Amino acid sequence: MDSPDRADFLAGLKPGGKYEGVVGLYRHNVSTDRIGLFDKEIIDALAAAGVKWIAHNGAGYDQIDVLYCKEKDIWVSNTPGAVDDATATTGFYLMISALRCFSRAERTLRAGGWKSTHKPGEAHDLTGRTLAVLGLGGIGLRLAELAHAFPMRIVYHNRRPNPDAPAWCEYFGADRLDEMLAQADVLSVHVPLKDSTVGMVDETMIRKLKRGAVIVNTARGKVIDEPAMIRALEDGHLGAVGLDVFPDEPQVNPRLLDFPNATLLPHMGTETCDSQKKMEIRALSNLRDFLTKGKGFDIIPEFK
Ligand SMILES: O=CC(=O)O
Repeated sequence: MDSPDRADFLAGLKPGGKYEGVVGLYRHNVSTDRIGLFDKEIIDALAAAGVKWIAHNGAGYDQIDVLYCKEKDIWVSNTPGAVDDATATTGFYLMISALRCFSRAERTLRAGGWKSTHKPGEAHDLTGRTLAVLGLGGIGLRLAELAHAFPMRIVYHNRRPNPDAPAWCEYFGADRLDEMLAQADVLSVHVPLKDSTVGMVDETMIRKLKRGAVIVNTARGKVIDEPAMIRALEDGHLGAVGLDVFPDEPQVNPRLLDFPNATLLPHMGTETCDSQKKMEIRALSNLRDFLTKGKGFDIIPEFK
């Protein structure tokens, strides 16, 4: 955290450098601004310095080449669970705003107007509508619980059924994915970003949603084919979107800013003091357990 740039970080890992003797490290996504991604160059330097554990503070660890870490015998932990409430409520806010057209209404009010841009025919209650969760892990499940209270109908798609899913969450496997999409009023994206999920929500998937459906994304921007999503907003196939994440953060495609039916947030998913505290404690506990017991408990699935 005290390295101003990548060169300083790499120099610090060399023999006699300021990080000599480090065996485990705590990592936060904000370090990317100065040090860059944890790619092969960084991982080679960490391995040469003798680092054995990266305690990543975050649920998503797509900024770390974890398969290369595995090759180099550097373990990686993340902070599952700690982010669930804050990220699920972010998704919930985006879903309500999208369905009720609240973002457009607020922009009109701030511009000195009142209800001139509001079209009641385009605004919908949540009650009775179907929420499709793409990737029912901790965050998706928390969102499902919140939405179920309205009540919304909850359906989900995972590669395999989640054993923690309550009976009121209907599972749709790969063979029934199209069926699920056709029923969804809202598709909320919760899959991690990996090679296999880049562009997963593509033109074909978007077009299988019913006309007027809403997409919410609190996972990672690259999971959605952004040009395909924009085309669907342009021709009205999508009724609205609620986005907390973008493919090239902190850049936001200016085209998205033009849509009155897009609620946009600057990656606020875990931006609460409660969540940040839980995440820090969880990441540091993993590091402590590695140092005292040889292993942290939140080892990422790739290592299991
Ligand atoms: O985006 C936030 C996280 O991955 O924890």
